[in-house]
Parts: sequence; structure tokens; C-alpha cells
Amino acid sequence: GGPCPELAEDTAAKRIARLGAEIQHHNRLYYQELRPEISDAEYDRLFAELVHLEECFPGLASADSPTGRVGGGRVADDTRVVHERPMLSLTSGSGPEAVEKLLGRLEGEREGEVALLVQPKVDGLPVELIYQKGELVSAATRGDGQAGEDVTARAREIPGVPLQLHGGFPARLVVRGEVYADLELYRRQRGGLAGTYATPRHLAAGALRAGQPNVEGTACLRLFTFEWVNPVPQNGPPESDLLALQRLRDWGFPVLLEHTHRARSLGDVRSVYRHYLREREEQPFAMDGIVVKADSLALRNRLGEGSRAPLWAAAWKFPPATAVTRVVAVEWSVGRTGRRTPVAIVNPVKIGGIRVQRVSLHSQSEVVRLGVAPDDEVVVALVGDVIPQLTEVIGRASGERAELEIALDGVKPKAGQCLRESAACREQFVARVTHFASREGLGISGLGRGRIERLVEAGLIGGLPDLFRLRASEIAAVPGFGDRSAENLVAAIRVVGRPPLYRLVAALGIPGVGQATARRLGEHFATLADLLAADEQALSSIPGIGVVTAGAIRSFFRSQGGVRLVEGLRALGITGERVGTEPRG
Ligand SMILES: NC(=O)c1ccc[n+]([C@@H]2O[C@H](COP(=O)([O-])OP(=O)(O)OC[C@H]3O[C@@H](n4cnc5c(N)ncnc54)[C@H](O)[C@@H]3O)[C@@H](O)[C@H]2O)c1
Ligand SMILES: [Zn+2]
Repeated sequence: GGPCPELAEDTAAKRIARLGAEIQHHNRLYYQELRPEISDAEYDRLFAELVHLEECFPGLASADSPTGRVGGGRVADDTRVVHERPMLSLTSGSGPEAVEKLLGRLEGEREGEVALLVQPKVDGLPVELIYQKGELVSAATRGDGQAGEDVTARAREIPGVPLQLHGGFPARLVVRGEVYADLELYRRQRGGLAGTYATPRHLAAGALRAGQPNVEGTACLRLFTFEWVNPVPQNGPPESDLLALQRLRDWGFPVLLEHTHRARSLGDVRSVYRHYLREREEQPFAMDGIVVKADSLALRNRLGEGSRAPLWAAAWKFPPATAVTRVVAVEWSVGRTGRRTPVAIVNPVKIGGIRVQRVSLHSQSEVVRLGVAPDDEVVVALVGDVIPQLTEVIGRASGERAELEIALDGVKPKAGQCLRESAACREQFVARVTHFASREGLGISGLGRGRIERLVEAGLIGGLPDLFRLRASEIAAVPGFGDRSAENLVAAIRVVGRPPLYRLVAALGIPGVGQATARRLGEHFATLADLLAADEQALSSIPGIGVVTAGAIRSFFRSQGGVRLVEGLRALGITGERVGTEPRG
């Protein structure tokens, strides 16, 4: 909306290209890596700006613009499931504007009253389930919208997902819904899974996409069934979505009709919105707004779908949880690869039930863009509901801003650096151990950053291999642990046992080597020794591994720290060799 900016063609083209690239960057972080850097509201602003510019300069929109597609990336061939019909996103607004436009379209199509359905916008992971003769035969994530990832095995573990339908169901049935983490179970689990999952959405994604049985995680998941994709005429086709949902419920699907509201006007929609905004915390699922849809299926067919979103639905998003506070200092925090990230230390505030004191500033350029300095009054929002992010400076402190200049003098990460504890390495070493133990690494449950910090401070972990030498009696003596938790931790480490090569490699935290690369290496090499013997050329000849990554791998294992680490692991019998069945995690 709004007037078009007065820009020269080439300036507009540059801006469109830059916004597109930026959005794609954030899509990757959000969908693939599950670690967004900016709040949803900020993302939505970038997206809206791009939509607006493309409307103003229609000739400049590129064919692969993120505004024309669903954000998730292409799924690997071996797990791809092509969707019945594209699984789309929703047109949304931070105010009622998208809903108003929807109402305008509906009124234009039909004389008289419009029938709407309003549901919570459940914040989980969409899935498509296929039933043949009443039996669940396939479950897939949304992926790039055309094809998703096969998650049938995990979907079967989710309580409430029917494995076998009953009643007069059609021979072939395709339904969609949102897999979400039940909030009560999630909160209870957080102790056990020890913050491995930053948000309920992370838990849903992690558990659903796990390659191995994951009973602990999937037990927390539920399905919010919201669409019958192929409503076939059987005893007469359903005329409305509401009737379709009722049938799905009769056949055994979890359909929350108490969360399916009828509405006829913007006023009705508004009151449902207010209701959920007020009682958001009371719901069993995380939600980030409401979804409004035309109830009539005939009308839906007539309106059709765009390349990114259906024209018969719209979402109205909740504002992000924010608070205003004051910056005390801007500091550097050191990550596992030695990468330094600026953080703002702020006067403690509570946002969405979380006490916030440290706020990531993401990058140097972000510090410059915000121009943030000590004593500034700032707005802090929660990204993905948990990660505090500084979104705006609303009051600037007068005086010196020199501190920033010094702080911006960042340090380049070095391969194999800080693989052992030392005074200068404390923070980076803790970050390394945290990654090593995390879900992206070995998946040691119950071992998060806070506990690792205490174990390091107590002198029990001086290098990564020390984890495998921890004894319950030693751990129990560390403040914050008891006999029970010490024994549980030792048991959790024992479960990890001798991890397969790909997990080990992913856990080491080699710059540029994430889970996908680690998997490729794990498929290619039988043992850690084989991997060590490969030179850069051999490494970069593996499909999907480029020269930069190959170089990073070589310099990691050639570094003093890397060599020592491999020796230490080998002394424990940890060689990456495949031994019997793979441990679960
Ligand atoms: N912070 C970031 O960096 C970042 C990056 C990418 C995306 N995002 C967020 O994700 C959004 C885009 O994601 P998206 O494409 O998944 O769209 P979306 O989550 O805004 O909405 C579409 C989805 O809503 C789900 N949904 C939930 N309840 C529903 C219901 N009752 N009926 C129908 N559908 C329902 C469906 O799965 C559908 O796919 C952005 O607007 C932004 O908020 C954030
Ligand atoms: Zn970034």
C-alpha cells in the first residue's frame, strides 16, 4: 500500500535485488537452519517493502522473487514427496489489512453475505497426510511448496494422528494440518530436553524431521487439522469448509471445532482476534495470529490461488512481544568458531515471560545501522518468541560514542582455535562444548550452556574428550547438580556412546560444516582416520562440498588443536567407525 517511491529505475532495481537477497538469506536461516536473526515483524516489513516495490515497478520483479514462492528450500531427492497441490503460505498483515482485502474480494464475487471461518494461526510445521483405504501412507512437510520432506515415520508417532480411519471415509484422502508442540508438555519437557529446543516451533520441527525414532520429542506433538485437500463427492460433496472439517473429525482426525469460529464481517473477525490476543497464553499451542478463510468451497475454487498464497484466505498477525529498556553496555560475545557477535547488555526487563538482559546485535553492520550506544533507550522484541533482539533506538544518549569504534574492531576466527579451555578461551570453549553436546552435535540431552559453564568452571571439562570421562560423583559435587541429575547426565553421555562419523564431524564445529556437509562426509568416509587422510582435492571432489569448505576441514584437522582433539578422541575409542546400530538422539 501507500504511494510509490520516486526512484530511478536502476536504483529501484538495485533495491529490489537487495531486498530479495536479504529475504532469501533470512528464509534459509528460518526454515533450514531454524535460527532466525531478525524478528518475524522485521521480516514481514522487508517482505512488505519488496511486495510494494514490485507493484510499483512491475517490470523489475524477478521471476524467482521470494514474493512469488513459498520460503522453504528445495528438499533433497531421496526424501522428496511431491504434493497433491502446492502447499502455500498465507497473505498476512500486522494489522487487519490483508483480511480487509480478502473481504473485498469475497464481496466482489458474491452478492450478499459472506461466510467466513476464523481459526488460530497455529505456529508449528505444516504437514500433508495421505490416507489410502483409511490407512496413513504418507506424511510430508511443506518444503518449497511443490514437494516436501518425507516424515511419515515420525508422524506415526504423534499422539492423535490417526493411523487408521473409521466410518465412511473416501478411498483416497489428503489432509493438511499444523504439527505443533503442546505447550504444557513443552514447558514440562524443557527441563528434560534442557532447552535443546529454543521454541515450541523448534521442538516441532526438530522432532518431526528427526531421522530416527524420537519418542521423547514426538510425544509432545499434536496435530491441528485444518484442511481437506481433495474433498470428493461421497454422499454428496461438502459445501463448506466447516462441513469438511466435521467429516474429518468423524473419521478420526483431531479437529478443534471449538477453535473454528464463524464470522460474517470484519467486526466479527476483529472480536475473534481480540479474544485470542487476550487469551493467547491460555491456548495449548503457540499461535502468531488468526487465519480467516472463505467457508464456501465453491467460492474458494472461483477465487483460486496465487503462486505464493491462496486468494481465499488471509492472516492477521499478532504484534511481537516487545519492551522498552536502556542499554548498559555494548560487548562482544564469542561463538564456537571464534566468531564475535556484538551484544547489548540492557537493564533487565521481562518480555513475554522471559527475563532479558543480553540482547544480540547480530553483526557489526547491525550495530552501525541501529547506531546503538550505552545509555540509549531501545525497543527489544522476541524473535521466534524467545530470542531477544534490539529492533529500534528510540532515545539517544548524548555524548561519547567512541566505545563503538573500538568494539567494531572484530577478530577473525582461526581454525581449531580454543578447542581446550584456557583463561583467554573460556567463552569460545564453552560455546564449542555447547555445540558439541547440542542437537546439531551429539545430542546429549540435559546438557545445555548453563550446565556446561559450571562444569568448565569446576575444572571438569578442559577439552571435548573430557565429556566422556565425567563421573557422576564429580558432577554431583558441582553447584547446581545433585546425585540424580549427575547420574542422568552420565547416562545421557553413555547413550551417545561412540557416535557415527557424521555426528562427530557435525559436533566438532568446523566453520562451514553443518549437518548436511557432515552427512556427506559420513557417507563418503568410513572412519575419522579416512577423513583425515583425504586432501583438499579429494574433499572438494565430493558432491556438495566446495573448495572453501574443503579448505576449512583441512585446516581444522591440521591445526594443533585439531590434531590433539583427534588423538584424545581416538584414545577413548571414538573413531567414527560404524558400530552396530546407531545411537538414538
Ligand atoms: N524471522 C525470520 O527471519 C523469518 C524468515 C522467514 C519467515 N518468517 C516468518 O514466517 C512467515 C512466513 O512463513 P510461512 O510461509 O510459513 O507463512 P505463515 O506461517 O505466515 O502462514 C502460512 C502457514 O500458516 C499455517 N497455518 C497455521 N494455522 C493455520 C490455520 N488454522 N489454517 C491454515 N493455515 C494455518 C499453515 O501451515 C500455512 O502454511 C513470515 O511472515 C514470518 O513471520 C520469519
Ligand atoms: Zn544476517
